[in-house]
Amino acid sequence: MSAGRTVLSNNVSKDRVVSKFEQAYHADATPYQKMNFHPKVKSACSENRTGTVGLKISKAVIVGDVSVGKTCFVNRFCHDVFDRDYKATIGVDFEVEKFSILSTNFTFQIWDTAGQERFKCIAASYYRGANVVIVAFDLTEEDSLNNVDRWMEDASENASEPIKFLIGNKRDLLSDAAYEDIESRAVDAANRLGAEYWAVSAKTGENVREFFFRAVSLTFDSQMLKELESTRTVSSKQIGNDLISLQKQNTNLYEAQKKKKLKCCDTS
Ligand SMILES: Nc1nc2c(ncn2[C@@H]2O[C@H](COP(=O)(O)OP(=O)(O)OP(=O)(O)O)[C@@H](O)[C@H]2O)c(=O)[nH]1
Ligand SMILES: [Mg+2]
Repeated sequence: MSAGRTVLSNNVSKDRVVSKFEQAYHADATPYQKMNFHPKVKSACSENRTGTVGLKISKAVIVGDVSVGKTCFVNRFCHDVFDRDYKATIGVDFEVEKFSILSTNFTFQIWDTAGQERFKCIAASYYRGANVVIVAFDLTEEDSLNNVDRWMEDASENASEPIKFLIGNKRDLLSDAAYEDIESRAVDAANRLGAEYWAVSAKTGENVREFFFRAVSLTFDSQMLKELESTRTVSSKQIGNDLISLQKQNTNLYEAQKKKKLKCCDTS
């Protein structure tokens, strides 16, 4: 967490409070059509029934070619800084952001991986169990867009039904006309990958906060729903088991009564 942030009593920074569901950047480039938190999630949060719900943690990995701006993008969000000098990520870096979503504490881990081929093995060992996969490319480098399929395939392989994003970074370097040209290709790529597309700039901060709030809202909603559903299944299973044992008890009682009666008859 950056120094100087106002921290609330629940240990969450004031600018990490999520009360509205951030919308997609491009309506035609998202598989996630929900416009709001699920009613079940909302009511569980408002009635404070989330105490038993999981660890309330989400793991995100960001992957993509060398120098597309992954580290700058993460640093813009987590520390509100931008570094013009390129410093290659060695293996993997890690950030933790604490959110308060609908008044529920939620931890978002961000694993920033290296794009350099020689670190691929180390970086790939951190993909496992990711809830969110972010594939980044450089809007000014066509090759980096051509490689997004491979990155998505590798990163999603061992993830658990992740929420997928495609991020085009360095928007500040393009005129509107030049951007429009690449946008249609980016939208096609996002739809092909089943990912939601965002154009951002780590340098100016354009859409960075909006993106992270969107990502965290989607993963929170989907994880909470899954957990609420599994708690319900467990309790209905438990009720089922209780009923069976009650029936068994009744049968045993009936058998005992029968035996008792028989004994009575025998003695008479
Ligand atoms: N103009 C501009 N430059 C950017 C932006 N984001 C990153 N850069 C520059 O791009 C270069 C690479 O940025 P990094 O964030 O280190 O790239 P990376 O994807 O983490 O690279 P690896 O760690 O090697 O995979 C740096 O010189 C940054 O200053 C941006 O939004 N706009
Ligand atoms: Mg990096």
